Amino acid sequence: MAGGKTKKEKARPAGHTPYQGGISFHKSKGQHILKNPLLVDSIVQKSGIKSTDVILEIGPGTGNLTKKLLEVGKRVIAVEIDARMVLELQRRFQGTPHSNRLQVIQGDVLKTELPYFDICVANIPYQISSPSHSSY
Ligand SMILES: C[S@@+](CC[C@H](N)C(=O)[O-])C[C@H]1O[C@@H](n2cnc3c(N)ncnc32)[C@H](O)[C@@H]1O
Repeated sequence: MAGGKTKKEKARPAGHTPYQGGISFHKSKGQHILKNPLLVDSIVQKSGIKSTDVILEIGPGTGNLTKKLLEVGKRVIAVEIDARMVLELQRRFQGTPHSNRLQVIQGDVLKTELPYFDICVANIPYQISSPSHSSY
């Protein structure tokens, strides 16, 4: 079935392939990436971010929301606990026009000294509690 969609594939606007970076996600640890670009747009729109805002993003994952935040805000500080995601984020944005406005911090947001920010955005269903017992 050349070029056809399988039953499991969902329709997506052209040019909007979610970035997964070949990483396997620990769903038991709340790692679900935003795949729907309309949902990403809606979150960003409802958050009321201004072009002058420094944004703190908690748990950027592979950066699907980060990309949009960089488009609308002044700077993004992304705090991510999983080293694999941090590496993927750095790979993804390195050499892009956004790279000098993105600061990636690896660590547990609850234990990290945070720089100044204007607004905080997070897509973390339940894993925000300090996962000292987990294998991050
Ligand atoms: C639901 S995923 C969201 C990924 C991305 N924001 C998106 O919407 O596609 C949650 C992310 O938060 C990270 N995370 C979980 N607990 C955290 C913590 N305490 N501090 C920082 N990051 C955390 C996970 O590793 C994961 O990448």
